[in-house]
Amino acid sequence: MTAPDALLDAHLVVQRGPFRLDLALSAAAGEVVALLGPNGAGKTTALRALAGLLPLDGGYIELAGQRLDDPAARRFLPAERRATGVVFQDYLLFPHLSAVDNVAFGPRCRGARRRDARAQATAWLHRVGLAEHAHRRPAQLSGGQAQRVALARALAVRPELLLLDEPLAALDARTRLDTRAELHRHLAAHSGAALLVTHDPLDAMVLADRLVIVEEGRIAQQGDPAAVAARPRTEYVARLVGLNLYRGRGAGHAVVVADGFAPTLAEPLHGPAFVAFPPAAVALHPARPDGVAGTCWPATVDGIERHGDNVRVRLAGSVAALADVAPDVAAELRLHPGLPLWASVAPARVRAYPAS
Ligand SMILES: Nc1ncnc2c1ncn2[C@@H]1O[C@H](COP(=O)(O)OP(=O)(O)OP(=O)(O)O)[C@@H](O)[C@H]1O
Repeated sequence: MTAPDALLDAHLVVQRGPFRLDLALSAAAGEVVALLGPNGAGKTTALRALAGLLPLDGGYIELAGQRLDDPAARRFLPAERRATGVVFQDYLLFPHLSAVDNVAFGPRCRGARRRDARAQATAWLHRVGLAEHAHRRPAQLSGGQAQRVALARALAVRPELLLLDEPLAALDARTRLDTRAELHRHLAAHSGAALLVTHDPLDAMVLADRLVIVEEGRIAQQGDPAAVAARPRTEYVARLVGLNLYRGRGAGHAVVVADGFAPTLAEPLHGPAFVAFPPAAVALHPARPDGVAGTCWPATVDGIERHGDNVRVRLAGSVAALADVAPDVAAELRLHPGLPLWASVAPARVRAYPAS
């Protein structure tokens, strides 16, 4: 569905061997949309199609009222004629050019005179806090600085659509933290739309107004970060936001997930439903506990690892789950792979919502 005020309105259809991307995407002016998905989901393919580096096989791309790609109408505008700016994962700066010449490249390509292009580039470098490094070449810049040059280069063409491909992936943890905060500031100041491709849920949650989760070339789920985190609809999203997720069937005031596991609900629910709860809501017991009918199930320990101050236990069985328990509880239960035990979940921590 396209919002009436969409700056970007696209339906991307790209066939790459057996892989097919089929994605309807829109973005409003000032909106930051994150494309999030597992390896091979089609995120980079989507970004390359929008940038004009890969022609569509079907569908269309319209940006600010201009058709950029429309195979049915035999229309394809090449990358340099699109109002898009791209920050690539490894920045792709020209190694033989200084930072200022890298940034001036875009305006130059779009017809600006040399002096004007340099003046614009200098202003952009100033905005990203790199004025004093304007004459350095990429090899003389740190990762974080190179990232800022790449961002300045993308913004210098005043794009209607800013495309960012894993813009923080190449940075170490500390630089990433600072650069994320800075990127957030620049995205907020950007008047056009922005599309961010990322694997990292934190980058997506912090930087984006809306998440579009792509799996196997299609949209699996979308919404604002809080809504997606609260109600995951796929296994991938559930793992991303750290929840156990199951499909069940609402039967009034209970949702049946598996034989014997049917948490009760305050609000009635009917038909296909999702059930989600955090690993910290799961308790482990050496024997079947009393008084937890419907919210306990037999399981086998499948794996154990440290998780912050707790121990994360992977449980196999009819209700596969992750459980986080305190180290003293783990020791008391003598947890080890293969150990049979019982798991239960606190009913108040269970969320259930319609699956259709
Ligand atoms: N040049 C190519 N030729 C044929 N198929 C390709 C090509 N590049 C990518 N693919 C296929 O297209 C699909 C989507 O790849 P894409 O790189 O868009 O995924 P992605 O979501 O960006 O993954 P990642 O997170 O690993 O970068 C994959 O199945 C991939 O094998």
